[in-house]
Amino acid sequence: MTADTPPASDGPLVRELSEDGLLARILPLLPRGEQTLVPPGDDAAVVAAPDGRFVVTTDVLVEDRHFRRAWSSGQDVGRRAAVQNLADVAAMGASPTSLVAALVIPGDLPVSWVEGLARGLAAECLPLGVGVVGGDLSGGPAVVVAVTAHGDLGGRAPVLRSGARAGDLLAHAGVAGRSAAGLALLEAGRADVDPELVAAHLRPVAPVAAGPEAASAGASAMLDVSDGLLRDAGRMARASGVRIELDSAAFRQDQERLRAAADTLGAVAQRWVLDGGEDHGLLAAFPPGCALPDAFRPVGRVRAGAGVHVDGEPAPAASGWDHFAG
Ligand SMILES: Nc1ncnc2c1ncn2[C@@H]1O[C@H](COP(=O)(O)OP(=O)(O)OP(=O)(O)O)[C@@H](O)[C@H]1O
Ligand SMILES: Cc1ncc(C[n+]2csc(CCOP(=O)(O)O)c2C)c(N)n1
Ligand SMILES: [Mg+2]
Ligand SMILES: [Mg+2]
Ligand SMILES: [Mg+2]
Repeated sequence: MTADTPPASDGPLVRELSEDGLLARILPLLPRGEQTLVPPGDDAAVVAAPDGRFVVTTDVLVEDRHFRRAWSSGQDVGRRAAVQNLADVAAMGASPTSLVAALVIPGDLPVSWVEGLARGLAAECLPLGVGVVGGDLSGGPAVVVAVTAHGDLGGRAPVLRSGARAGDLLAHAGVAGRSAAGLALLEAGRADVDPELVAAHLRPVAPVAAGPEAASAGASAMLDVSDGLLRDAGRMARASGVRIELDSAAFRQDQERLRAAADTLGAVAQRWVLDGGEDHGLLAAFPPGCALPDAFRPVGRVRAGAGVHVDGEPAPAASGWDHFAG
């Protein structure tokens, strides 16, 4: 795949530059952002918060846990680090305004890989007017990318996980199962079978604009799907004190898209859809009478009770990703 560790002749290694030298390579690659009042270079950045509140969230990517350098280029990792944070801001119903990115990098990493990472952050942020306004640099034994993102609610109330109510419609925006399928292909050494699914794993596309649209449409609850549809739906059910009923037929097209990869690997496409994480789609509840924004399609219902049911049957409790539980 896209192993982009270039030969040494492609440029210096990180250990051959000073911190200031590395920053001088990265900072010009980063977008300033429309809300930025004081850009990187001081002790902290200053970002406008037009309605006096802001949303803040953080997520980390760890080499060999979230990505492999053999599979992901620096640019891929930068894009994923941005997207997983932008999706968390969107899941509150907010529009992202700025990121800061803290990097742990081994000294034998080519500088060009770090420049790729900065370009990846920029590729996701620039189109949204989001600035990358600071960060931190440290050496260490493996690459770690910790991004913190800020967002603006535009005067609307935040959309929490706890607001779903019996009678609400459940809807999803974005794709389901593609990242897990792409990862399985990479792990099996069969990226050739479906490069588009592999790309969906390496560079997930989150429906960031759909978050504020859902808030404007009156969504009662929302989260982004990072650890698997069932696991994350379970979080919404628990926080809201409701039962979530998913209709598997609503995901038939997502499942069909994975069929060839599943057949090749002897895997079950529906498990990728229900348990796979890292697609960063948005799962939201809408009270009766709300007009669904275009990005969303109905996938189930909110009922009185507890837990998650799929097609009327209770879903297994321990599906999806957990960093510590087996
Ligand atoms: N070390 C921590 N200190 C304080 N709060 C934390 C810490 N780790 C996580 N949290 C909080 O716990 C909640 C759940 O965290 P989590 O990382 O699972 O977020 P998520 O959006 O549900 O999932 P993901 O990280 O998979 O995108 C978030 O509100 C997060 O801010
Ligand atoms: C090399 C490699 N192995 C496994 C995975 C799968 N994976 C890792 S973390 C995670 C959940 C989201 O993480 P978080 O909760 O930290 O946001 C998933 C599905 C991967 N991406 N790369
Ligand atoms: Mg997190
Ligand atoms: Mg999230
Ligand atoms: Mg998680």
